[in-house]
Amino acid sequence: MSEAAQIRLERLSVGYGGRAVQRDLDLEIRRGDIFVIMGGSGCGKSTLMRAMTGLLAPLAGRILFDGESFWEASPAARARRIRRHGVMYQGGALWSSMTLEENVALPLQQYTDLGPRQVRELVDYKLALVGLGGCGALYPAEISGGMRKRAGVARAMALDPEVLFFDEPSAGLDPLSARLLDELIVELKHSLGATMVVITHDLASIFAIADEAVFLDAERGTMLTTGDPRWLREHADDARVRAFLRRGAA
Ligand SMILES: Nc1ncnc2c1ncn2[C@@H]1O[C@H](COP(=O)(O)OP(=O)(O)OP(=O)(O)O)[C@@H](O)[C@H]1O
Repeated sequence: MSEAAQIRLERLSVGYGGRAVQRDLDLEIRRGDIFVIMGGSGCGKSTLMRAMTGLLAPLAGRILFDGESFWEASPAARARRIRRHGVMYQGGALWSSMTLEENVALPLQQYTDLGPRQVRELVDYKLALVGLGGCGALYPAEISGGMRKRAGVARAMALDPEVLFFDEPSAGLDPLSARLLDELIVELKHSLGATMVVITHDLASIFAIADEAVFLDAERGTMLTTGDPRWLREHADDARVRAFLRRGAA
């Protein structure tokens, strides 16, 4: 594993009931990078993310975080590792019966010994970081989809994660809100230094945020290439990757 890599997939196969959706995935994700998992509908992006976040055991191969095998570790060690990660699910996945403040406080109350005042201060700080300062008392139903996603990001960041996973962050957002969320993701990369793994097939997002990306192909059931998507758009060996990255272009 090279020095700068924080995450590594080795001959990884993921799928359901013994049937692989994606196989033979080999790649490295550098510390502090925004790494995008891209590919058409149904190619297995979410399935790969489930394996990386601890929800679905791989069929074969390994996922290494800082050189440690995630799925070969004991369940207790895996749970400790999961606590060092944050996940923003589609739609933000907030509890609708709780205010934004209560939603963001939840992981802090669950996993730390901080007192109510410290929790409150951290929650205010995280909400301010995502541009929702002063909105803590609102309920998810009272805010826009873009704001809900931002609150989801604040909650995912509550425990100062080393790795942040985003599942289709721009899904369901109007283009302006989607671009604002992209900007937030890039800002957080610079301010937090966290490594970010983002699933998206939104081209504008891919070009705005990705340092590096992998293209998963549904037909072949494996990755076709990795690299900087701007470079891949022009130079990828595989025509499918170039076509995917040039969709809609004249
Ligand atoms: N729980 C499951 N059990 C069995 N098959 C599943 C399950 N979830 C997804 N699949 C199948 O696995 C394949 C990959 O699905 P996945 O959701 O990972 O793709 P995706 O790239 O994230 O798609 P999209 O961009 O449409 O969200 C699909 O053929 C899907 O039908």
